[in-house]
Amino acid sequence: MSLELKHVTKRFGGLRAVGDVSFTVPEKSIFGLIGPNGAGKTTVFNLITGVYKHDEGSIRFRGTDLAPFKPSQIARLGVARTFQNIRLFGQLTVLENALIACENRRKSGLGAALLRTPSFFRDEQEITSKAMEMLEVFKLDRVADEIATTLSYGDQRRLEIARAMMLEPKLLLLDEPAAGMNYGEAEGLKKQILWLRDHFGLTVVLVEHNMQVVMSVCEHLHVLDHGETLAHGPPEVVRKHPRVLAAYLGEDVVEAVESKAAATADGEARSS
Ligand SMILES: Nc1ncnc2c1ncn2[C@@H]1O[C@H](COP(=O)(O)OP(=O)(O)OP(=O)(O)O)[C@@H](O)[C@H]1O
Repeated sequence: MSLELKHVTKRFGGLRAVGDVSFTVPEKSIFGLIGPNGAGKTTVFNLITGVYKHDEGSIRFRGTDLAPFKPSQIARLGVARTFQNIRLFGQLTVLENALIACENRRKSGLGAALLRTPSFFRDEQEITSKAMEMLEVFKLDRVADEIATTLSYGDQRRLEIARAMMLEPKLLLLDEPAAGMNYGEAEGLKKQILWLRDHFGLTVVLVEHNMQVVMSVCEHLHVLDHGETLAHGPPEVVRKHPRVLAAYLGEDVVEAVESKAAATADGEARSS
């Protein structure tokens, strides 16, 4: 199992932002964490990555309890993430943004950098070619020398994923990667997520409001509402779950749809 949350609770003062949430994410799967605004999805990401500490329960990554670790240590264990609000270095180029992600992975030290030794240049070459390879995956290699903030919103989101991938994670947490993307961009993103999983044997947890993306790439879904678990299971089951429909569409809409469906069925039964 890649990730395991057991009875996780997080309170902010009187608000129970995450309440008794348990789920497991199998290795090399694509797992969707969904729910309406304020459901607690980003808080779960912040708990997994150590930004917040949970009040109750446990979070394990590949069997290791993450509670004692700081965010940087959790990243080094193999958990990378992107953020809901894009966090690129606005004054740096696309390539520099990708490179900066793995600055602490250089084998040669500061001395080598200052003296410009052969080992520094070897390192530099290796990391740059890895960054270019990752930019190619996201079709960003052609804009490698452009300032990151001049890219379209969709490209900036893809650059964030490329940057997270530079850490060579085992588990990738994507927070609303399709936000602001048009239909074509979201279709492209679906293929890229699947490719990353297959090519790198990656496990992906996706927080996403775009149901076109969620329903077609995720193998398992966990639905939160007001911090509580609402439903869990494969997309084809979860999408029909009455409590999920109610949370997304509102009780009134679901009741109206159900009574219309019942009336139609009744009418059909009478006429036959
Ligand atoms: N640092 C914090 N301090 C206080 N309350 C917080 C904090 N972070 C989140 N919350 C509250 O916790 C609840 C869950 O927020 P969270 O951002 O996890 O929801 P979400 O499901 O990611 O929502 P969205 O889809 O809108 O991003 C919300 O009521 C939010 O206001």
